[in-house]
Amino acid sequence: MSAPAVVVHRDADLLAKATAARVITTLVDAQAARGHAAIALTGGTIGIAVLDQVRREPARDAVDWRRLDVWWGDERFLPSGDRERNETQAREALLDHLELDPARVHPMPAADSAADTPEQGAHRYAEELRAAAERAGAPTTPALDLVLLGVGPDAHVASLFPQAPALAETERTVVAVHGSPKPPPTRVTLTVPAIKAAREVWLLASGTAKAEAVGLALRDSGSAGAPAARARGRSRTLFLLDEAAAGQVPSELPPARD
Ligand SMILES: O=C1O[C@H](COP(=O)(O)O)[C@@H](O)[C@H](O)[C@H]1O
Repeated sequence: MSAPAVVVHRDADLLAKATAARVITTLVDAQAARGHAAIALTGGTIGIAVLDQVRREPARDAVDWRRLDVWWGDERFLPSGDRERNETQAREALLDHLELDPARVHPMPAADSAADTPEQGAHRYAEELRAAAERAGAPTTPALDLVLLGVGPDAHVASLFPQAPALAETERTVVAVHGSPKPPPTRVTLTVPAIKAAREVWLLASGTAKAEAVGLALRDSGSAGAPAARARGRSRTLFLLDEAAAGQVPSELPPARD
C-alpha cells in the first residue's frame, strides 16, 4: 500500500484542469504498458468538474477511448437518467462526448433496472468486475488502474460514510448502502478492499468545507470516523487539493500502512 502524497493547486478551477491533465497522462501510460486501461469515476462537485475539463482538453485525443473500461466508485440508487445519478452527470460532462466502446462502460445499477434490489445490483456489479479482471489476467480483483474519489465534508469517499456498516466490509468488493446521511439514502459502493486493490487512488477536495476532512484523512490511522483515511492505492495515493481544502494538511505525513 502506498503512502499518500499531497499536491496543492491555487484554486478549484486549476485543480480540475491539472487533475484532468493527470488523468489523461495516466490513461495513456496504462494503455502503453498493458494495452488497455480501467478507471473508476467519482461523483461530487470536483469529480464532475475534472471530467468537464478532460472534455475540454485537446490532449484527450492521446487516449484510445475504445480501449478504456469505465466503472464507478459509487452510485446513488435512483432511476436511470436521474439528474442526481453520478452516471448521468459523468455522461453529460464527458462520456457522451467520447468514442467509448459501450460494452466497456459499466454503470452501477439503477433503481429501475429489471427488479434489482441494491443488494442484487451490487452483487452483479462485483461479478462484472471479477469477470473483467479475469479476462485481463490481472493480479487483483477488481483490476482498476485509477480510482477517483471526491472527499465529502464528513471525510466520506464513494458511499463509504463514517461509522457505516459498508466501511467494515472486508470480503465483498461492492455493497449496497441504506440510510446514507447524505441524500439519497440508498446507494451502491465499492468497498475498502476494492479501492485498495487499485493501482492508483486519487482523493480530490476543494473548498474550506473539506479542510477538516482532508486533515483527518491524512492524520488518522484508518478509524471508522474517517473513511478517506482508508482509501489508499497499491502503487500511488494522491491527495489533489486546492489551497482552501489544504488548510489542515499536517506538516509531516504518516508513513504507509497495511
Ligand atoms: O455523494 C457523493 O459525494 C461525494 C463528494 O461530493 P462533493 O460534492 O462533496 O464533492 C462523491 O465523491 C460521491 O461520489 C458521491 O456519490
